[in-house]
Amino acid sequence: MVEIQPNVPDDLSPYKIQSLPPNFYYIPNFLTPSESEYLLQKISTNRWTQLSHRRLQAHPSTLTKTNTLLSAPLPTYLTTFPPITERFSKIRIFKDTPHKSANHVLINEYKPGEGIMPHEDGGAYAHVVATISLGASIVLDIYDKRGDGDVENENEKGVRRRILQEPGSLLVTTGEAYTSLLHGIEEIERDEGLGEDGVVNWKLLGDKSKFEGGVNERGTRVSLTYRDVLKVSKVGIGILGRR
Ligand SMILES: O=C(O)CCC(=O)C(=O)O
Ligand SMILES: [Fe+2]
Repeated sequence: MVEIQPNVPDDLSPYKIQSLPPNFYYIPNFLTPSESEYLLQKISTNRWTQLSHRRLQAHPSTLTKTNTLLSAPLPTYLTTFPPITERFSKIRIFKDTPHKSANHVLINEYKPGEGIMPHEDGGAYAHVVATISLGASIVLDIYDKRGDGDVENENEKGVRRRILQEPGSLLVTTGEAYTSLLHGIEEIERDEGLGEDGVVNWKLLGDKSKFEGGVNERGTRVSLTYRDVLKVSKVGIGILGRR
């Protein structure tokens, strides 16, 4: 059997999502199916924090009230096996952030019908987010940020654009895409109307044939969002180390 190779490009420019003005990149098959399986299995053995519409893990830990990360290494399955840090270095996505690499990973799990309200990721992080999707495909909605930023009100959310994320894919959000847009996931059991017109990264998908009839039946989707937290306290290691 031919071993499937991951897709780790030298140059990100062919993966830029063209029909979105600011900077998003979508890379299908960034992880192979067996790497994805392995990661899902490792993640499944950790403790989750149950939220009302999804569940969550924060690695190496949750940020403090002042948005500070207590310095600690990330678990190796999130960095070296599979070699995710090395692949991020190759595509150079964190080259301009303060710590030159990701130091924090949030893992979200969404079952069919679950999602996340439109929001922005805010000031705790450098303006680069690398999102690995696992398990199942899902649509991420992107909205323009409007005047008062009242995202509770549907009408204030502005124009919606849709990014379809396949398992094993990487979505990179940088610069203006990070600062001027909101993102969210609808709490529905099926994404519909998928196609060239409705999905901004349609041309970049790894396997369009999965979305026959423009439909994606949601399954359990896990996302890993890698970020560089700006404020890091070395104290964390000291206290834990002395225990
Ligand atoms: O699951 C996703 O792709 C989005 C997660 C997210 O927006 C967040 O954790 O801030
Ligand atoms: Fe977010």
